[in-house]
Amino acid sequence: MPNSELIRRAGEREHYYGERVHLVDNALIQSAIARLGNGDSRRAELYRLLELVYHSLAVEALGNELPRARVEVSTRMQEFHPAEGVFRGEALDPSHSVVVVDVIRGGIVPAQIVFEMLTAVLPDACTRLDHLNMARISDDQGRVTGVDLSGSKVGGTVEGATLVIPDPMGATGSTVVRALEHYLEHHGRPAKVVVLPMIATPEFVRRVTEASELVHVFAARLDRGLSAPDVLATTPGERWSEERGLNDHGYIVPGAGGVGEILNNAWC
Ligand SMILES: O=P(O)(O)OC[C@H]1O[C@H](OP(=O)(O)OP(=O)(O)O)[C@H](O)[C@@H]1O
Ligand SMILES: O=c1cc[nH]c(=O)[nH]1
Repeated sequence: MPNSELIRRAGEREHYYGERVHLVDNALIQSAIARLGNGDSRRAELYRLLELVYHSLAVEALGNELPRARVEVSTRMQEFHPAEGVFRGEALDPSHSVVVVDVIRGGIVPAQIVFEMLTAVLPDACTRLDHLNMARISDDQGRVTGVDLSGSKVGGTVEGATLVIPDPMGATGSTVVRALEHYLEHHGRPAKVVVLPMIATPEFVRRVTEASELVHVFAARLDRGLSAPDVLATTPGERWSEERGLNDHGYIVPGAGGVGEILNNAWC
């Protein structure tokens, strides 16, 4: 039996992973991720595809998860209609702080895209970009054993803010969980944490949602390609403990390969 209700939302895939998980269901985004993961694409094309994916994911996730406020903003028409030429409606709360986390290195491009989007619509004082110098540590067999964070640059507290983590590959979840622990231990308690993987495994979804009730996940694609055929045929999360998206080296299958390595052409 699934351990949660069936979650059904417009524009999202149905699943049993719980209320704080969103699986974006959009054919254009799926085409972009499929191209991005295909070995024939040139690197210049990958950047454009990543931009496309993260613009869409951020619009969906942040438009839903960031606090709203009633705003009144003058338009050019106010000159002719002093009372009516003003936009009055709901928009993002311009007083709420949002901190975007750049998880070096796979997360560099996604974080910059999301940060620029937020700075376009929110006051400068409310947005910040932190850089977490994170690298997974592997053992002699190439198995992931931990994450190193030395040399990170965090610009202050995240108390009461929304923390946004646009790391593209949600594999084991070690990176995001370690990032979250780092903030909670040293930089305050955010109001909410919005995690934006381009591709996430069921193992990742479990690890990050269990790490904290503050976490909300918006994944552009769910990969569980190493699951048995009868498990693959079920709705995501229905047989969660039997779903497999990770190989023995902590890589996502089908996945997209080592995205950090490919984007930087640095094989380390
Ligand atoms: O969910 P996890 O298992 O923690 O893994 C995913 C991490 O790997 C990728 O990064 P990148 O290739 O830049 O870094 P790496 O050297 O740590 O693999 C990705 O962007 C994540 O940060
Ligand atoms: O499959 C994976 C796992 C970690 N990092 C990646 O880029 N890909």
